[in-house]
Amino acid sequence: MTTLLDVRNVSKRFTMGGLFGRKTVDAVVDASFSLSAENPEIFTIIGESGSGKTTLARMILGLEDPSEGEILFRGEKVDRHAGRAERLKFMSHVQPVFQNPFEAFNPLKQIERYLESTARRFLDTSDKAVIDRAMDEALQKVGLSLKEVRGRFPHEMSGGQLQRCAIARALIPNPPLLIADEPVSMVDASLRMSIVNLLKSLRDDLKVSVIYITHDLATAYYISNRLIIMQRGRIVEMGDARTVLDSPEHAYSRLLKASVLSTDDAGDGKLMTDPAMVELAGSMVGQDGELVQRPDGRKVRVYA
Ligand SMILES: Nc1ncnc2c1ncn2[C@@H]1O[C@H](COP(=O)(O)OP(=O)(O)OP(=O)(O)O)[C@@H](O)[C@H]1O
Repeated sequence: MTTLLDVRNVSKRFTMGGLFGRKTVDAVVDASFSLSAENPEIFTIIGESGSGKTTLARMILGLEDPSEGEILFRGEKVDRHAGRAERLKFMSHVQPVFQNPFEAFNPLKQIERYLESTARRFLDTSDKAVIDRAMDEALQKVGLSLKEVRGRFPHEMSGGQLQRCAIARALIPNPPLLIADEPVSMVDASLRMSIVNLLKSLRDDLKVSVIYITHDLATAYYISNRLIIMQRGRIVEMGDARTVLDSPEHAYSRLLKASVLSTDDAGDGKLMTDPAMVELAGSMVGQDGELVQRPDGRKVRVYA
């Protein structure tokens, strides 16, 4: 197997405050996983708010240095301090898609200006015909066209369409890997599935791997090949998405699943979870334990 991305024992500790009252947060603790270059997949990172998903993504994108461990992309260390040319080359391979498409675009700028500057930068050309072709090709990949987008401002599009434009922008350099951080959470519920299906078709038709970050178990179940579940910085379970979500083993994974299911029953919209389950999952926070491989290939964190 040729490895596309190799995350090796990566941790991130943030230190805040001055000399007195110094506080540290272990945002990510000893995370390891790898993606194959030959088998594009949707690899999902699931966890509640503050579990370390975005920090892990930012380290993969080279926007944040790990405190420990290293991240290799096609065998080369991801380095935030690399020179401009090297950084540009890396970014042409690994592209982000952010949560809020309305924040990603300046409301006063036509959408095509963004696509244009990305094309100019990555294709290293100012030939208008080449740039137009690259923009149109990328837009076609997300079900739009340059003709539809030309001259339009962000507010003239729906959140779903704008997120498509953001994905098109990310596709301009033909990256083998997209990092999509909660790409549907700000999109209207009725349009969410079309974006989720788009990610699926990028994998199946264009062979793009996607790291999909979410706290939504339903879409994770629907599109992921593999997933990791994170609790306060630690991976507590990792494996085939359906195996893990059909029968989660770690107490926290079970709690996540129960929380989702119980919203259907609760009627008043409150999460109804077993207090004993909440206590058990909570008691594991901050404990190291060990990720142990099970016969079915999944890894589950166990505690002494
Ligand atoms: N720059 C920073 N400085 C200090 N602490 C940080 C910083 N970035 C993240 N953290 C802390 O690290 C922990 C993990 O945050 P992170 O944003 O990675 O979680 P998340 O799972 O992505 O959450 P969300 O779903 O809310 O985006 C949190 O406790 C957060 O407060």
